[in-house]
Amino acid sequence: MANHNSLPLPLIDVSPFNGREASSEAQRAAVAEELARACATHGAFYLKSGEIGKLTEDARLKVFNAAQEFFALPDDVKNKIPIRAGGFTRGYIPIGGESGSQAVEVKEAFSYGYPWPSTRTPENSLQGPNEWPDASAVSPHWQKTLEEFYAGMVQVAEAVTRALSVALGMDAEYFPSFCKEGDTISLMRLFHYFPSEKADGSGLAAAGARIGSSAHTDWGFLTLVLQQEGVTGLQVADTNGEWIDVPPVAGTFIVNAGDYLSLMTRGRVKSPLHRVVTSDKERLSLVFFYYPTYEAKIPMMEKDSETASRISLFVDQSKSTSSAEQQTLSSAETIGSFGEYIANKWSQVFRDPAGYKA
Ligand SMILES: O=C(O)CCC(=O)C(=O)O
Ligand SMILES: [Fe+2]
Repeated sequence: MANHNSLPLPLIDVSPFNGREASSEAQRAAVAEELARACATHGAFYLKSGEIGKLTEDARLKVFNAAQEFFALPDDVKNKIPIRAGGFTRGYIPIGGESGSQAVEVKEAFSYGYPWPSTRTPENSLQGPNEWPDASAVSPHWQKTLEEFYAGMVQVAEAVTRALSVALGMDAEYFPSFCKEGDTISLMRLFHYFPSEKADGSGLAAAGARIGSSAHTDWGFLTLVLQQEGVTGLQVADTNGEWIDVPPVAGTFIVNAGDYLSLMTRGRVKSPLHRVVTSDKERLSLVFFYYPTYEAKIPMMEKDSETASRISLFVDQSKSTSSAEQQTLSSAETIGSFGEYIANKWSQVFRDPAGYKA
């Protein structure tokens, strides 16, 4: 077995929580214990998911190729499907089109989600049809590859929510019961970070103000990141506030918790501060934001004096620092449904119309 002692984050295999696999109580309990520790310390971990969602190495490679194919399309094809302002984010985001801060993030992205039929009326502001590029511009199975990837990632995320429920002392179906229709509002985002060299020529920002993704915490529930092999860029703030590289490891995802999960668990799960730095290599990443059902109101967990002090959400996203600011729990008590909370967050994203060439 490979020695993973040198990994910056723990490696957790959630396959015992795949509904179809026979696994013992003892196996599940051991996984839950590791997960509870990872949630409390880093709020992030490497995830091994085995056969869940049929996300084999071959399937992953196909998705990276599909992402590469999309980003290589001419600008006019990509700019035909610009992401719209507001909470519903589907389509293309050019360089400078979106930022978590005033810094220019040297990346482009494509965002899609659940295959919502155009004939069905959305039930909330986060549901609706995807915006795909012209079918004639991409290879025949391009869209299907991405749709299968989405469905597979939903299954992996479901296994994580089962494991997480047990890790927090609940029944395995506790979190899944709040996530039944979460797949209809979850988001997949394909990112293409430009190498520093290209960024230098962009004239978009001074060198010091450029970053792949500004320091931030994710707002939602669970984020699963698949990084392109051989390219490091993602960094997580360690418990002492130092940035640590989280390099890609074959056959794994990075999972990090979001603010909502941290709030609802009163900090038993940490929402880690992270960022993406650019290098001389270009980088692709596939980032899945898994959300609970729009209407879900997950009750806040009981107070636990030991863990309550650990809550640390990064409030001011415009400061590129690794020190998190405290968010008071009283603000969390007023959170309505998950959907209202997250739609409000998305609607505040800084979108620079000048980033759009269309
Ligand atoms: O590209 C990555 O590795 C992570 C991006 C990220 O943190 C985000 O989009 O929230
Ligand atoms: Fe993030």
